[in-house]
Amino acid sequence: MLLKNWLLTRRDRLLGSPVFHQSVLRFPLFRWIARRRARELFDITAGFVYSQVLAACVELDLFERLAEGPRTSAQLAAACDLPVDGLERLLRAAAELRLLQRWGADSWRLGDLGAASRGSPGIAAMVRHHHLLYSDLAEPLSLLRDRSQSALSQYWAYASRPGLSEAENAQRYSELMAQSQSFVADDVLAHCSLEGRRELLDVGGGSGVFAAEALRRFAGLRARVFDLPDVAVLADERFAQEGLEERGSALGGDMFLDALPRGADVISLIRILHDHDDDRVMGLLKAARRAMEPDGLLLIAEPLSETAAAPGVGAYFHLYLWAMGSGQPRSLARIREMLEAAGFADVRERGSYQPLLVRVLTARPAATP
Ligand SMILES: C[S@@+](CC[C@H](N)C(=O)[O-])C[C@H]1O[C@@H](n2cnc3c(N)ncnc32)[C@H](O)[C@@H]1O
Repeated sequence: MLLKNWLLTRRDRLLGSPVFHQSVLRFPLFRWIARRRARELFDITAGFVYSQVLAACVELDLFERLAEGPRTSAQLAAACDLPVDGLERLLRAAAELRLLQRWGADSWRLGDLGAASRGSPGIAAMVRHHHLLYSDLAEPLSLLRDRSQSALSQYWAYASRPGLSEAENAQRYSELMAQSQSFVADDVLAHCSLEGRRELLDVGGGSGVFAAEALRRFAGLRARVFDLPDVAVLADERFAQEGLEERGSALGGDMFLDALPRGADVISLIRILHDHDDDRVMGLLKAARRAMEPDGLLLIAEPLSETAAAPGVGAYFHLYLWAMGSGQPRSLARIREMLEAAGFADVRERGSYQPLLVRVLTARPAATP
């Protein structure tokens, strides 16, 4: 530790020295490293601007407008009700970020990132939702001092105060989650097969996208969604619409106050734990352990912090969840520690296709809880 501290202190002094920076640029290898580091620092500095370029493109529906083919600046300006010179500034910025691409002298088409964003409708929904986070982050120190009035916490208030939940709020926010839930469901089930399992209990399962996908893939499975009453209604509606009501049902309740129903041999917590503080998470894990059959499997999927699989994701969720008013992203080591304290063993990281969205973890009940 002492040696490491000495080395890191030397490194920090060198990196902080303008003379050092000037001299390394003379050597090709060091120049490459220095340029890469400068680039990374620039991206962090400019990140807020990049986000707003994307937000403006989404607000103007530019990716949808260009999906049919190239359009001129004047056509786009008329369609977006913006002056040509103002819109052109956005188009050029978006082209620098590969969201758009210049086409000929005066036309524009989708860039590869703009085209890819159309394949993930959850992105546009999250970008629209982000204006709340950005307004909170306009004054980061104020937010860190006092988050009680943050725009995001007002938005999510109903989720932490189930007594105040409104059907309209439930629907609005469940739609937002459902946008990305099908990608998550696919990823989770590709990394953790439920073959041979009897019954899934999806705690905080929202409008039932994950449970419905599991039912479609595993014909012998039954599934129950446990969520706030207004949300559980939406899951029941989905099962009925998709002809899955024979095997799928939903139960309204409060996962922090009510006992979880017994009988399932898989209990899933998909994007749940990181929304809540440690005491609630410990209570929920213990409740899952009590409800779990001896041959059961606990399935967790959520974004992890401190993971080489997705550097930077933890930074995003630390700030987002702080502004939201509860929760934090956790490292694999921390989740393992909490699972073991709640009576689980054999904690495994199963990976995922999209570590930016989730990592898939499983655990089994310990022999003696
Ligand atoms: C972040 S969303 C995750 C939804 C879904 N699992 C997914 O991955 O899209 C959190 C879910 O937990 C539910 N929830 C929040 N507080 C709850 C509570 N006290 N009891 C039951 N469900 C709750 C919300 O209604 C919501 O569906």
